[in-house]
Amino acid sequence: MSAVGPVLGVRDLRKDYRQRPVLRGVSLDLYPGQLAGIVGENGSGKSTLLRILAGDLAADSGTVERAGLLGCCPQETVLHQAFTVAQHLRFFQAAYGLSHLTRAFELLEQLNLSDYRHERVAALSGGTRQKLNLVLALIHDPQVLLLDEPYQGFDWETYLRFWDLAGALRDRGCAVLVVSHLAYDASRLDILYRLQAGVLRQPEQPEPGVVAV
Ligand SMILES: Nc1ncnc2c1ncn2[C@@H]1O[C@H](COP(=O)(O)OP(=O)(O)OP(=O)(O)O)[C@@H](O)[C@H]1O
Repeated sequence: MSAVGPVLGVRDLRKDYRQRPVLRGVSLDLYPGQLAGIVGENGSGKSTLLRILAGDLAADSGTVERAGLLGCCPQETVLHQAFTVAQHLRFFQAAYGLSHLTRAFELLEQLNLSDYRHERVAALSGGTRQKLNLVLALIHDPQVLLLDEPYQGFDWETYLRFWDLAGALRDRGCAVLVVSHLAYDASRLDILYRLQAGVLRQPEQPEPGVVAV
């Protein structure tokens, strides 16, 4: 696959909720410059897996090894209604210890968000909030990026922009993992997994085109 080692190495993750198994032995390697997807039905455990990978939730057993800066776009937006887009950027700039917001402004442009800089989140549409949620996961230029349903609420043009951005991040050497219950255009991905019955399965021969879940 790659001469470089994985930036995310996951071995035999298991997680039960009240004795009900959700993850039954998930293993995965993610490499720099790899764009990977995980699809699975509602309730199959995708968010549980992503939260464990992000260090937000403890697994019952198994290991997660990560190298490099992490960026994470959770399913629930991490926004405050009363703050503007620009205030969110400054808040995350301080949290990440960034000296400037050049990359953030570049991302706003790419997602057509620049005109909303001085709008409060309360006044933004759902899709626009999701764009901001995505930008906040990216402004510190992470090496590993975990995206949970990142394009929910996006219109078609923004959906396409999202995939352009994901491809550009891959080309910068970022390892990108996109999780969704929706069908994927599998041809955009380097690798596609299906989370089913608590384990990741790799389709034997990924077909180009849309893969239905
Ligand atoms: N805190 C919790 N306590 C108990 N059960 C939980 C908890 N969180 C999730 N579950 C259950 O674990 C299973 C997996 O949930 P999870 O949110 O990981 O699935 P998902 O694949 O992300 O679903 P969706 O596509 O609907 O977002 C579901 O049956 C859910 O009800």
